[in-house]
Amino acid sequence: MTLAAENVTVAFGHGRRAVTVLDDVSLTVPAGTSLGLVGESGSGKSTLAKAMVGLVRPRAGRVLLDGEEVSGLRGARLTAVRRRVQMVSQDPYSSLNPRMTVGRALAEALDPRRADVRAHAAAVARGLEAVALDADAARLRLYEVAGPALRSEVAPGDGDDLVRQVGVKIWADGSPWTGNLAASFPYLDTPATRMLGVPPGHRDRPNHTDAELLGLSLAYYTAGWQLACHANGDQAAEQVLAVWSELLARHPAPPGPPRLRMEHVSAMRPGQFARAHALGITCSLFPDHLHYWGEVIADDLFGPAVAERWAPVGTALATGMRVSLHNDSPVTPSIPCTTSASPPRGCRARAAGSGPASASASPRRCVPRPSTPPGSSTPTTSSAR
Ligand SMILES: Nc1ncnc2c1ncn2[C@@H]1O[C@H](COP(=O)(O)OP(=O)(O)OP(=O)(O)O)[C@@H](O)[C@H]1O
Repeated sequence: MTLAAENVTVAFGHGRRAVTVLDDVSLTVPAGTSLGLVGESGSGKSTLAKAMVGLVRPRAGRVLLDGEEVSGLRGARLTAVRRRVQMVSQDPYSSLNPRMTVGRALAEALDPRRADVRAHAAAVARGLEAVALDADAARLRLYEVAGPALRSEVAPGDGDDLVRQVGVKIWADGSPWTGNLAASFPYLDTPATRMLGVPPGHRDRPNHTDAELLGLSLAYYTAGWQLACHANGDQAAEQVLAVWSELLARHPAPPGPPRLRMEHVSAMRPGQFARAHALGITCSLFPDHLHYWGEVIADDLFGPAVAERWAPVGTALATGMRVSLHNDSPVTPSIPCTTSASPPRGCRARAAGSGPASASASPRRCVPRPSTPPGSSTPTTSSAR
């Protein structure tokens, strides 16, 4: 496949305000070759690439694919060309859809119309191996693939009274709904887990090795950021507790507000909450998980014994820890847990034996009503995202 630009001219704007960005540019990229284009910032490199993939229409000149003019094509013929010629933007964060998993992004490259991860599993695994990544990386969402070298332009605390950047979020595991819960207990074998593609008896493992998680945590914690770590399953929680214990041994927490928070902790065990509290780690729970999907957790994914202990706010509070409750708007309504004037809605629904998840209600998860004696912990609300 040979791609060529022939006397391409691109201008933006009209009349006296028109600016010619490319003026009579020609180049050819023969099959199997790479071409480097060097020029100062703003000289038109990206504009030429956009013209060659049909995102910008040249005022003059032609773009040729295997000798056939493709500039000016529309409809099905343009779609056919787009399946053969694509552009990778220089900013990886705008090149990749952050909501896709790594596997889906690669499957989309193989088949842009139908990014079917399972159909392309072998090719996706080969692609990952080619860049020294484990095939398991396919199940991660792109925002979960962070490294210690990732740098932010902003300093901790930058912002204004409305929005301030204070923390960095790390994902130790994923979601129960996608087979990514890193837990000591297995998924059930049900129509739902089969539909998810989760094999019988599946137990997922944390996203990072201990060393990777420590490297990530050290990089941002020592730069002054708060850290929030998503840990849904008890195995993920175990890893975070061990790694952050090491982090705090190396860098004891200075006086002031806590800077380490574990998020979700849906299947965290009582002893783990106690260890978190002893380390000064706070927890943010998502009671609406249970309120909306308690039956799915009990019947479809993990069984009633796990559901009975899911999102154990009461267990967390019993350690003396100050917890926060969050929602995942817009997945659930943006005011999930109301205020200290009444117990969180999800918790109250479970306590009262009402609501869709009432079958798995447990008083142990319930938050004390505001009438509890002074000095006992009350929850605060926050948004985790
Ligand atoms: N849609 C647009 N409307 C008006 N001007 C534009 C548009 N897109 C690009 N330009 C201008 O065209 C010029 C070339 O931009 P382009 O992004 O192609 O440069 P570049 O060589 O890729 O730069 P860099 O190396 O910084 O990425 C710049 O002056 C830019 O401001």
